[in-house]
Amino acid sequence: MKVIVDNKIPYIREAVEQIADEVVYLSGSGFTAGNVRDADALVIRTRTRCNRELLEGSKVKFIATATIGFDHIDVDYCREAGIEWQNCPGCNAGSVEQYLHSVLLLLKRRKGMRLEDTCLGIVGVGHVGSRVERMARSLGLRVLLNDPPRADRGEAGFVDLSVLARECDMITFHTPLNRNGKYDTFHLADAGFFAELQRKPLIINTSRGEVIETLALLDALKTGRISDAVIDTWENEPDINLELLQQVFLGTPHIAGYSADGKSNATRMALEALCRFFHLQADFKIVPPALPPMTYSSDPEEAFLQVYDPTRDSDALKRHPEEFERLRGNYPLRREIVSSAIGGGRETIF
Ligand SMILES: NC(=O)c1ccc[n+]([C@@H]2O[C@H](COP(=O)([O-])OP(=O)(O)OC[C@H]3O[C@@H](n4cnc5c(N)ncnc54)[C@H](O)[C@@H]3O)[C@@H](O)[C@H]2O)c1
Ligand SMILES: O=C(O)[C@H](O)[C@H](O)COP(=O)(O)O
Repeated sequence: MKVIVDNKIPYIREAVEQIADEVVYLSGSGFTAGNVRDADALVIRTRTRCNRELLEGSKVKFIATATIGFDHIDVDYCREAGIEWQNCPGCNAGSVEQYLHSVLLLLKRRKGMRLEDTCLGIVGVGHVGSRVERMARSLGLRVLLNDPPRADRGEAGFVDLSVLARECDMITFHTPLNRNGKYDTFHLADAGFFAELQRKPLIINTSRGEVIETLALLDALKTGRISDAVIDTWENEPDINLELLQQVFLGTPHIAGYSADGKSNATRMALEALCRFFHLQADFKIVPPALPPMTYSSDPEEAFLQVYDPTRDSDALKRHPEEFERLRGNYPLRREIVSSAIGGGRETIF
C-alpha cells in the first residue's frame, strides 16, 4: 500500500512507516494529480484540497484528514468516485477550549471585562462549542446557545441567532463551514447579522474564516457596531485581510487547535481510520513528547496564561502577516493543562 502524507503532520512517521509499504511525504500544497495518481491513500491536513482536479483517474481509495474540519474535501466528488474519507471529530477541541479560556482571561485583565456580568453567545454547539460552554459557565458567564440542527432534532436549550444578537456581549462561532443546504454557514455573519446586534458584542471566530463576511466585520468594527474581535480563522488564508488583522484585539494564524495533545489525537485517529479501512492491525502509540519542567505562578489565572497566552501568536502575526503559513508550519505545539492542575501554589508540572 502506498500512502502520501502531509509533511507537517507531527508524530506520524514511525507509525505510518510500519503500516504502509511505501510512504511519501509532501507539503500540503504539494499534492498534485501527478503525484497522487498511484497512491492508495492520502493523509492530509486542511492545506490539501481533495477534489476532482486532484483525484480523477487516481488509485486513491481512502483519505484521512488529521483535522476536525473537512470543508477542504469535496465530499460529493468523493462519493461519486467511490473514495472514502474520514476526519478526526473532536481531536483538538480541548485546544480550542484552551485558546478561548485564555482569551477570556485576557479580556478580563486587559479590557477590564467583568466575566460574571457578561453574556456569551455560542453559535454551533458541537465538540468545541460544548466544551466552550462548560468552560465559560465555570468562569461565571451567562451563556446562550444557537444550534439549529440540534434544535431541529428536538434537543432543548437553544435560541435563535436573533436572541444572541439582542442579548450577547460576546459571540463566538463554532460551526462547520457548510456551503449550501438548510444549515448553510457561508457568511452566516454578514452585514444583516451585524446590523441586528444590540450590545456592541465582541466577536470571536475560531471556526472557518468564511463563516464571517470579512468586509462586514471590518465595517462593524469601524462603525462601532461591535466592540472588538478575536480572529483565528480567516477568509482566503494565508492572504488575509491586513486591515482587519491590525484592528482586532487578537489575530492569530489558525492555531487555536495547535496543542501537542490535539495534534497527537489527530495523528492517532487518522492512522486508526487508515488501518480500519485497509483491515490492518492498529498497533502503534502516538504520544506527544514530554515538555521540559516549568515553574508556574501561584495565581491560577496567571499560571493558565503562562501555559498559553495567545498574545504571543497575535503579536507575531501582526508583525509578519506574510509569514502566516510559516508561523503555522513551525508552530511550537503547546500543551493543554487545565487551570485546576496548576492552581494553589508555585509548582512545577509536566
Ligand atoms: N481554529 C482551529 O484551529 C480549529 C480547531 C478545531 C476545529 N475548528 C473548526 O471549528 C468548528 C467546530 O468544530 P466542532 O468540532 O465543534 O464541530 P462539530 O461538528 O462537532 O460541531 C459543529 C456544531 O455546529 C452546528 N451547526 C451546523 N450548522 C449550523 C448553523 N447553520 N448554525 C449554528 N450551528 C450549526 C452543528 O449542529 C454542530 O453541533 C469547525 O468549523 C472546525 O473546522 C477550528
Ligand atoms: O479543523 C481543524 O482541526 C483545525 O482547523 C486544525 O487546527 C487545522 O489544522 P491544519 O490541518 O491546517 O494544520
